Amino acid sequence: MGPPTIKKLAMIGCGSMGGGMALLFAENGLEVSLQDPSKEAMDALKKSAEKQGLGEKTEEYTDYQSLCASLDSPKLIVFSLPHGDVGDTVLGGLLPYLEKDDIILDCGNERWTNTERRQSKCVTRGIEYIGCGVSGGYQAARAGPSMCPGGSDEGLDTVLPLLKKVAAKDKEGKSCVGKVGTGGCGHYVKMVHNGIEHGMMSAISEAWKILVTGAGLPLEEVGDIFENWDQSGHLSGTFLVSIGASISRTIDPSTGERVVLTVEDKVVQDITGEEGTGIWSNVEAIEHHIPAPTMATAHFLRLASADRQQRVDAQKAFGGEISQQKIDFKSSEDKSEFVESLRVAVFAACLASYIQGINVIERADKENGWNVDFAAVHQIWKAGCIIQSDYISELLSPIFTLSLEEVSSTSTSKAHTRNLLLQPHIMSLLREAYPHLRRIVAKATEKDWCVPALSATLEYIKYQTGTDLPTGFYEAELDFFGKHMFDRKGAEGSNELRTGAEHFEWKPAMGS
Ligand SMILES: NC(=O)C1=CN([C@@H]2O[C@H](COP(=O)(O)OP(=O)(O)OC[C@H]3O[C@@H](n4cnc5c(N)ncnc54)[C@H](OP(=O)(O)O)[C@@H]3O)[C@@H](O)[C@H]2O)C=CC1
Ligand SMILES: O=C(CO)[C@H](O)[C@H](O)COP(=O)(O)O
Repeated sequence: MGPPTIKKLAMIGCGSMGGGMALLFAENGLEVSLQDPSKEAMDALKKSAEKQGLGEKTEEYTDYQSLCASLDSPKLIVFSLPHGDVGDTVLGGLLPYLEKDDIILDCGNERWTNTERRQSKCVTRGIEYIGCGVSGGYQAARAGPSMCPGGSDEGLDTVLPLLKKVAAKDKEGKSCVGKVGTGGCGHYVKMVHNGIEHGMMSAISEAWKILVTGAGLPLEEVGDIFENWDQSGHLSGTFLVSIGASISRTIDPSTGERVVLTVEDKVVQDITGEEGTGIWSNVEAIEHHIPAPTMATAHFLRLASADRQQRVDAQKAFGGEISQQKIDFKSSEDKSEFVESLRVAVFAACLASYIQGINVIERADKENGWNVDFAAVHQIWKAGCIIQSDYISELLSPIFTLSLEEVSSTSTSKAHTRNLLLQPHIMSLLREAYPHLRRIVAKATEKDWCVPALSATLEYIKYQTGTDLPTGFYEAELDFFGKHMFDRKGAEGSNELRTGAEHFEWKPAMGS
């Protein structure tokens, strides 16, 4: 007997994402029971459902007992809730009405450790708890998002036919969903997706600012540049670039203003706690000893940006603003070459964000034993999600879809790894991009433009491929004051990740 067919489900949390997904499920023939304490969210959803002819397929329930009673067995209950305690409270309220084989599909950006804690709680009752990261924003929630589920095989087998039906489709019509692996890895991979997203978004925003304010190009022209970047070459099919073109061009019909020029320069959601994925993905990178400077620097820019008043006060204390100077072009060729370098530099930062994020997933997978299916992740990131990039997806294809044995036969190190830093076809692109990135960072530095993700990527490439780093002197200082040991240059085993074999008595310890 195959997995049961799901004909009804409940959506708990009917805001931007949950509301859109509720309508998507209803449109796909399901009866959807709704619950959300926000009258505003519920009224808006009911109105949209009526307008779209889905009123009959959706019904609001205000208590868990009647909500659960409205479903068939096994019950499928979808969460689209803020992360943290809310999910625990809702799960606690539902548990008395849940039975063996019922499924919770948590589609929020939940922290993977919370997911695994809830999985342990549910498993004792035979209830499946699937952590399913969802990407693409509220438009995709309604039209078909990219979906990243992780959990037990039984639970995944039951929900997958439904998810395949509603998820985003790639150019070949294949659904952007798959069984990612066990435990909390669905939420983990989605969390890292957001870390990558932050690195990419920072680099793209830095480039946008240079074009608009630095070079003083009209927004219409910047929209055209972004559209060109999205159409072919290294940034082709990059969602964040394509929306950058629309954002540059959009005019508010009621005021005639370019909307983007009215937007204050602060990103607050890490600090207000609305979202946690940026914080967690960087913490994970550090805890797993993965250098992820493009992701991390993007995060620090967001953190610094959030408290605008502090920046205003710091500027006063600093003695005034650092005056960013105009970038002038000597000729139209000079301008075209600069814009081309900027395009390649942004690509390098996007690719570096992917490298860093994938390295975090690979390391965490090994440590947690989730058995992440990288081919599924590749498919999930193909369309519908925010980090979607056709060009990068092609580059990842052999690394994600081959077995580790096959990957090792193509990588320089012959190691069984998906570490993109060891893949010649990836690294040769970073090598080609390097002079462009250096040109942009040098120009931005000379003119005082703010390029944290781009410059962090430049340094990343330097230190990840360097074999004569300043850390020789660093290591000497450590040994001088702390007797932390070092390896002698060229000594046997000195390339190994191990505590150094030698100490030099730089200054003997003596009483005063
Ligand atoms: N927005 C986006 O682009 C994306 C968001 N996500 C994730 O999806 C989840 C939902 O996000 P989003 O839709 O944007 O957020 P919203 O705030 O729009 O929706 C969340 C809804 O959950 C409701 N809620 C709070 N507590 C409960 C409860 N106990 N029972 C039922 N409903 C409750 C909220 O009501 P109230 O307002 O009254 O608290 C709100 O209406 C989050 O985890 C988010 O990180 C994932 C991908 C994209
Ligand atoms: O998950 C998402 C996209 O993938 C959501 O849009 C999320 O709200 C983005 O927030 P943050 O930038 O803080 O991760």
